[in-house]
Amino acid sequence: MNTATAPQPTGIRYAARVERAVKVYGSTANARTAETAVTALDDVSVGFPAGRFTAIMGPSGSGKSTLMHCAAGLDTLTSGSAYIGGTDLGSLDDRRLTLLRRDRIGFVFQAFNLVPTLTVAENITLPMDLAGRRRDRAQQEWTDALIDVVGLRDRLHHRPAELSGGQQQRVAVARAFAGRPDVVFADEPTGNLDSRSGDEVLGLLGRTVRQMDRTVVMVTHDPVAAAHADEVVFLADGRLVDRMRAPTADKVLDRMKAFEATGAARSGVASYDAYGAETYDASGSEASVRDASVRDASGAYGDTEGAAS
Ligand SMILES: Nc1ncnc2c1ncn2[C@@H]1O[C@H](COP(=O)(O)OP(=O)(O)OP(=O)(O)O)[C@@H](O)[C@H]1O
Repeated sequence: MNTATAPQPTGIRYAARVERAVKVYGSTANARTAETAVTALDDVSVGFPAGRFTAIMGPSGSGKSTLMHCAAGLDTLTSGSAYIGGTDLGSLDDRRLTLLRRDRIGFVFQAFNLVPTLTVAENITLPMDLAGRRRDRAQQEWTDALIDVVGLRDRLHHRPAELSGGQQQRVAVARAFAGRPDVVFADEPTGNLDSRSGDEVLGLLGRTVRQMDRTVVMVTHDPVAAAHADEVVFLADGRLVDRMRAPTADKVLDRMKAFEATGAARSGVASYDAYGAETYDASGSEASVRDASVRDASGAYGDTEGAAS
């Protein structure tokens, strides 16, 4: 397969990353259309480390969904590059991109998107069945372990309509992880759930990352949801403006309020190297100083590795 690959930029292994990503909706080709063109991503470089749970946060319209869609190959960048592992998505034709999404990426959306006529077990294995993937012993053991992690063992023969919303989303989570993808992208996965069910699903995403060594990238506008992640990256006005390790809901909320109060793009909150791996904080804010202090020169995470889990 003739696909461009790129070396990973630092000591960190990234499951997904974008480099100098620009996304403009509408055309800037002439003055009339340029007036309505929207720059949704404005030179964003960010990596999502393998084996971690990263949340993307930011005010409404800040570019969260656009970033996720471009990083996951659901949409294309106007300029810049998006990688899954070492594969440059821009080098793939439509067919290869479809195969990559099928084989290496899992998705969880706000709507559960389960097939109502299939059982829980059939819904979980549906993508692999459609792909004609062989169910060898390793695959069966994986699916089996996954069913226990998501707590659906006693519901395997039920149909979606017989499950609560939270249980249905747990099926969707299991389905997303079933093919052992490089990365699972989740877009507001708790948007349709009450807070208790939402909490369960978020706990489950975190457990799957930590117990099964998976990678999750989640878009959310909810600080409580973001607090389940190992790290939060913040967007404002289409730019990466901050990142926070070991987040708590209060700290995330404070950061969001600070953006709203000052206008993140004008605040000089942070500047980044190509992947946001090193942060410099002109205001000396706690999280960024901490972030900088826990990375060595290569950008690898230092001694707070365990603190995030
Ligand atoms: N298909 C589109 N055509 C034109 N503009 C778009 C399109 N999709 C998004 N936008 C614009 O791009 C910007 C970023 O949108 P995006 O949906 O990525 O933000 P978001 O942070 O996910 O917002 P929200 O939290 O409200 O879902 C917004 O100004 C939005 O209006």
